[in-house]
Amino acid sequence: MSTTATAPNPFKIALVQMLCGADKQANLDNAASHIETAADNGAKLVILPECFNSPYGTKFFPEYAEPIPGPSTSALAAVAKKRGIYLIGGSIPERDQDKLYNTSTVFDTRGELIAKHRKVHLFDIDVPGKIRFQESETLTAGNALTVVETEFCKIGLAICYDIRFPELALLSVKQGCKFLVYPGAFNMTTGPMHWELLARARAVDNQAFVAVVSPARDVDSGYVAWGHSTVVNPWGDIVAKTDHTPGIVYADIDLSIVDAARSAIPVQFQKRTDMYKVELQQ
Ligand SMILES: NC(=O)CCC(=O)C(=O)O
Repeated sequence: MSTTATAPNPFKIALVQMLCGADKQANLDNAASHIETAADNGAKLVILPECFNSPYGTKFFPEYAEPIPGPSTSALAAVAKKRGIYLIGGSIPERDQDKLYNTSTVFDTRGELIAKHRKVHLFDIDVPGKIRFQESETLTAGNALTVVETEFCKIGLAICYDIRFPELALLSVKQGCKFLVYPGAFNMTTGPMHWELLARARAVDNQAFVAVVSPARDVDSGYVAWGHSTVVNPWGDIVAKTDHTPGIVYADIDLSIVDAARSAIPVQFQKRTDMYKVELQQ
């Protein structure tokens, strides 16, 4: 569906910060119930966190992985259709032949799958004495930029660690995105340092709305998520935010703010492309 001049603006979004535990069916039921609540409260676009149907950990990915379409994404399609909303299904471990990916799916108001993003930058880090995590132990990286056409605007979709790569966001914005969405699961080391900083940085350097959506914190799990799901406007202001507990964060996305920021500080048109360039190699 292409963006039209009569698209509803502003539109309400909901970030579902839910607990993502070991019981896959309980995760699916919990997600559906939060999505229903968000729709009851007027959300037109609902976003789930990274790895919403499984614990986040490389040893869990092979066990929880599913093909797409599969049981988890069918459940998402059904609730999107039932409530007539757009749904960004956080991410799930996806199985495609002999490979596993960290994959986000997007459904439109009819429950049709309209986009799929496979995490492009795998979360491989080692902060001595704090956290070592190597997604590449079990996952394969995706190779595509994901721009989602909705009736509201184009949305640039990426997953968690992808937010650290400004080039990816820049390329989405070059393709017309006004809103950048990152289902993510930062941790207790990098979360306090960089979660909000990166969300605000991507918002300011692209003059776009940014939403970062985390699982709720479970201190008994092997990977403790930071939480703090947040929405930032194109000026870099935080317009909605929560703490680490389960809940839903709502925000109104007013696209005229994107246009105002871009017109007031026109960096998009002031790039020195004679000196430097960021280009998609596909
Ligand atoms: N799930 C992730 O990609 C985590 C990314 C993260 O914590 C970071 O610091 O980056």
